[in-house]
Amino acid sequence: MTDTAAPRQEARTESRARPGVLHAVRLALILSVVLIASLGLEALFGRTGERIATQMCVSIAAIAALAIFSGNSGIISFGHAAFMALGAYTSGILTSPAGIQRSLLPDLPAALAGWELSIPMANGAALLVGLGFAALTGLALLRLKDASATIATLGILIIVHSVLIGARHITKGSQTFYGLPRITTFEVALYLAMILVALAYIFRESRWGLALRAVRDDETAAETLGINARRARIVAWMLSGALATLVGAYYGHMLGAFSPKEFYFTLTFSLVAMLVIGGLTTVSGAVGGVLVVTALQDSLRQIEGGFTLGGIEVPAFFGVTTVALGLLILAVIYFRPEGLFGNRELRIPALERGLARVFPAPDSQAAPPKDARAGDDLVIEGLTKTFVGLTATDDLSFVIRAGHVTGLIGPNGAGKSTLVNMLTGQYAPTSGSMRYGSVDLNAVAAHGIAGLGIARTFQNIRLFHRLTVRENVLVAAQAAGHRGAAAEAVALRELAAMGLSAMASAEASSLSYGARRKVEIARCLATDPAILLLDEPAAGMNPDETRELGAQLRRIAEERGIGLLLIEHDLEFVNALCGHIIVLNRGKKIAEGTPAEIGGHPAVIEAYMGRARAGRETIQPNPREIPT
Ligand SMILES: Nc1ncnc2c1ncn2[C@@H]1O[C@H](COP(=O)(O)OP(=O)(O)OP(=O)(O)O)[C@@H](O)[C@H]1O
Repeated sequence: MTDTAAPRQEARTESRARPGVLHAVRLALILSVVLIASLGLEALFGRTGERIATQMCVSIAAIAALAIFSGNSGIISFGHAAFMALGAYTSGILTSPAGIQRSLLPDLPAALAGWELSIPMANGAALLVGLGFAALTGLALLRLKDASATIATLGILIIVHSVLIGARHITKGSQTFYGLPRITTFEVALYLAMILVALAYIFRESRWGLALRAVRDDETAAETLGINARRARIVAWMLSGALATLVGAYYGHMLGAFSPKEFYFTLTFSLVAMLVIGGLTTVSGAVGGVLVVTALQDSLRQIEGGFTLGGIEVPAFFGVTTVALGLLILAVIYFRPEGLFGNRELRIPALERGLARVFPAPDSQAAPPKDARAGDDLVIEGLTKTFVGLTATDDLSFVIRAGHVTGLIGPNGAGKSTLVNMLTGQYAPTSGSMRYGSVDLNAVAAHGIAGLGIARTFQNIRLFHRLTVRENVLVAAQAAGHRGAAAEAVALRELAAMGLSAMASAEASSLSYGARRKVEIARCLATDPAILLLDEPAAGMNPDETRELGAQLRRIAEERGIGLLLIEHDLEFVNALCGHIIVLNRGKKIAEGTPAEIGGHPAVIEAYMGRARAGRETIQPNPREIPT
């Protein structure tokens, strides 16, 4: 293939509706499901149906709050029942009538007694309490990630439960707390569910949600785009915790009376079951999980106390609901790890095709061309990295020049990737300096490097595999400060630059190896880099793909003035693109110069071919033909 492939790809660019229109329609679909299920239950089963529907709507609201954190970060939280408890007790104390409060909590501290606030005021106060508690716990908790963060959320649940039992004069300990006005009717619960689902969806599709989903898929790659992973997690935790507290307040006003056990393992287990069964990663999955689990729980509760079928008495089997839920979770994890509703939001493809005709998204041609960017040289002096027992880079000094294509070659284990990992903050150098203009890179956090104009790809491709190709690039554009339609335009422009427009809606994990490498490059370009570090970009590509990549890289370097550092084992490819080549061997720089100088350099030949052939051979003297 030659560079004529790019226009062909353009011609096949898939038509999409404007993102705002698509999101509005998808959200409307999810809300319709909530509405139909709730109204249907209420209409079909009378008062029992109304009770179940109210409970279901509160569950949907709770799960939507939980999904804001767990769905986007991938960290399952066992702590959200604790937030709900906080909401129920706070609102309960602030709204309970003075008479009831005096007999229920005679020793209540004066500061908490006698408020008798209106429900909206009390629930608003609960929301603020939840926000404060989330901020407090988030700062400590979200240094952790994955399973350790999940365990820490379990700690929060246990601590809050113990405090609720211990603080008898405020909560009545393990005894029933009563007297809350039961204002959470079916209608109130339905509104609450709809609002929370909308918020969860809006957050998921916001730049915060997208950034957090990128962190979930690959934290290291996200940081190299300029995303502060910890901050993204804390924002989601605080919003999610505060909203769970609000839902807890309404839950309290649904129950009217409760004790700490209502907010402990049983509630936690059902919330997590709903999220895992429906699917952790989407709002549709969260809502679907509630519907499935509610249907299961309510059907099984009918038989839990025993029943008679055709004259045969079936004995009571207490706990059957929990056992069935446990089995369902195991089955889902085994057969469908992404949950019953998968990784995609609810959609109707035919409807979306129609919308694409009526509200077409601006195509990539409309995206503004990228101007050439003048960068600084990247100056490396005496850079050394030692691992125990091994010096990976040894006193390296050279300059990666702005606006030029520099090659970095060397046999396996020469220290090339280690160098890039130091430049982009993944490894701290043992000694030496790296300066970009006047900035000491050693003093910049990994997520701050991209903001300076330095981007990188990875030797082992690191895409956000559950995001679409478009989202992979969009998240980078947003991390670089572009917003809304401007970010979309940048993403489309970079997809077009790498010939990927036709694949914009595909999930990244479904692409071929070569296409994935190109998405990584497009993602880097969206951060508007001045220096781009490419770690074996052609590895795994066939000769046609390699030639096409070479043409694309040459065009990008020439048109945009980006300085490229090209690490490659394909020396023909390097010779064809690079005016200057640096050679490493066993962590040391052994040569640098033009391709012709490097090709005949004895130390280079020895490093590649062994001592015996040095002096008799040259390395790949003829540059590969790469179309311009
Ligand atoms: N995190 C690490 N811990 C320990 N050793 C490491 C680490 N990263 C790299 N090394 C070692 O440092 C040396 C240089 O590795 P590096 O990956 O930088 O080489 P490379 O030139 O990129 O090799 P290749 O071309 O095979 O990718 C190797 O011996 C490698 O095993």
